[in-house]
Amino acid sequence: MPSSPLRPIWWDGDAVMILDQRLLPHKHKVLRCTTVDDVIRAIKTMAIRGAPAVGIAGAMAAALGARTIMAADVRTFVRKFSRVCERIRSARPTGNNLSWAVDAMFAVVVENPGVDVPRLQQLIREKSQAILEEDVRTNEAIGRWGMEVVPRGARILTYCNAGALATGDYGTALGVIRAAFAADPSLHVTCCETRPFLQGSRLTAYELMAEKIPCTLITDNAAGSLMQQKKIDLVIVGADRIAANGDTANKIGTYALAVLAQANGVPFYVAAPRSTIDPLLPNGSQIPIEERDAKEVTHFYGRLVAPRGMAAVNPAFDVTPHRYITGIITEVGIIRKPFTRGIRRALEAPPPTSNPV
Ligand SMILES: CSC[C@@H](O)[C@@H](O)C(=O)COP(=O)(O)O
Repeated sequence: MPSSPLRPIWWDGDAVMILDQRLLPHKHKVLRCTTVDDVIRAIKTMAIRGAPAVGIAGAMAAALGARTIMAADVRTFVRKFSRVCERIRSARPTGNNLSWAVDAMFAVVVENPGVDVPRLQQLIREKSQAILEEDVRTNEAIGRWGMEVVPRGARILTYCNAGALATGDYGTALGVIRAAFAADPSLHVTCCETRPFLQGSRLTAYELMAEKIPCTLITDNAAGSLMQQKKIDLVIVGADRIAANGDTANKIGTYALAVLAQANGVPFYVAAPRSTIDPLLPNGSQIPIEERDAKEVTHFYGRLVAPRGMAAVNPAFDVTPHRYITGIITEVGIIRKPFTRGIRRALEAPPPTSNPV
């Protein structure tokens, strides 16, 4: 399994190690988390971010919590573990992967009746590592499938950060770009800075430069003009939650990009693992949208830039209606329209082998 210097999270003994993404690219600091609350804080403050990485962090937090539960019997352990899981689930609301991972962690106790508490704690810990490793294999499969939508010499636009840092490693949208670049070094990536948290200029630009992938940074406002000038061949973004009809929540600003892409005849792809799909939501209208601190808008690196007392709203995500999406690149293939049927089939498909056919 690849292990890039930019992997965001790993176990070190009984501690969860988290690369603090708030400080990147200029400072590498690793947080040593030994309690559930340490990890929840890292998720809420976006020391770790990106839907799949948040899911992995949630799984590891569950394992940390399980280890410290004091319980005389399995029943008590399960009751306490359930409470730990619910606390972790609510750390960030929009990404589906966190709920998916917490469910997978709780399933360990459901699927192992008659097993004593120490063994359950061990199985829970092993499950968290398995979720991390599976995520990397999943992203590599997304990369292999995604290569087929990237023409030779493509000029790709991406948004926010859907790279190694946003996942266990390798990335989803950036996984496709990594795979395509390995086959065709002539491609070029434009990344948008992604106001207000700057995941594009701080993280995506950093990952692309580390991989020596030709890239250029633009302000978010410049994307439409580049498309209008025929300087972009396709857009690839990640996702936080995909409804059963293909409506996709992703970083605020994604919707605007998708509309611009359609207006300019540019294909618009979403790259995401199946754990991002929420089949219980018929469409995107009920996807919970995280509202973050207004200070992220009024301040820049802690310095007030708007007039003092200025009101601001800061929705962290938006929902792109499925009609603007050309295809959804998953680990089991590319889902095309009609998405409802394709998504159902993808969810039923067996996990990928290492060489998709
Ligand atoms: C593979 S990451 C997919 C998404 O989580 C990503 O595009 C995104 O919107 C991240 O938002 P963030 O607020 O940085 O967690």
